[in-house]
Amino acid sequence: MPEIKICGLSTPETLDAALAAGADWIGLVHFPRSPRHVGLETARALARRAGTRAGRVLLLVDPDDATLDAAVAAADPDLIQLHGRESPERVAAIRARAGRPVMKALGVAVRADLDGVAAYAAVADRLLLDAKAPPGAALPGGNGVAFDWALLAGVALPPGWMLSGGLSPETVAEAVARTGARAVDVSSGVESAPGVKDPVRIAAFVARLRAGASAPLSGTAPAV
Ligand SMILES: O=C(O)c1ccccc1NCC(=O)[C@H](O)[C@H](O)COP(=O)(O)O
Repeated sequence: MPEIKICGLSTPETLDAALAAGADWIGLVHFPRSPRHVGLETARALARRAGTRAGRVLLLVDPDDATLDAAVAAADPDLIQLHGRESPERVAAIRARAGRPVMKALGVAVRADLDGVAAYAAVADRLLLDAKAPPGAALPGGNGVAFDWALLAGVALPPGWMLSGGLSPETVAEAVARTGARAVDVSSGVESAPGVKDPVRIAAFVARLRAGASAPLSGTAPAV
């Protein structure tokens, strides 16, 4: 059964909904331009509320060291998601400075976008394959758009890679079946409006996977 991450939680009620549904990971976005942004005190409170009931993911975008230090101290994350233009060297430096595992997001629109997989896999604990932000988008992620899953055909992906980008209760089972993903991440697809999580859709998303989506055991995506 795939691991499930619900990203962009910003209220106690929707955090509780994700935990009650059985999410494996909860994501807190610390990026002021985002409608899902949580400040340091909210991040601290939500992280404490989650406790050990799910892994706590702190999402940052090209953080400087001061932002990294403050956000890590507040959110006490189990995993730091880097969703900007961080180079492999910067990913390694952030991982060393924070002393926490790191998941690097890679935006995918064309096959060449996967050329960086090996370099990032060498320095990050996990990779997140997300849709590349559309031209002119205000945010580098959380845009609710999918990429062409067929681009993953035959690509050697490291164990623990996670699929995201436009997933929803309606599409996630097909996405898992077609890509072999053993971990998935969703934000927009479980919202009623940008930044407004919907407990019913969160429950539906988790239930759709728990109902029987299957995935192969290999870390390499199958032909799709
Ligand atoms: O959610 C945001 O507002 C956000 C802002 C800046 C960088 C990343 C952001 N979100 C990332 C995610 O929520 C997910 O990891 C991923 O992009 C999937 O999002 P969605 O397509 O909305 O399900």
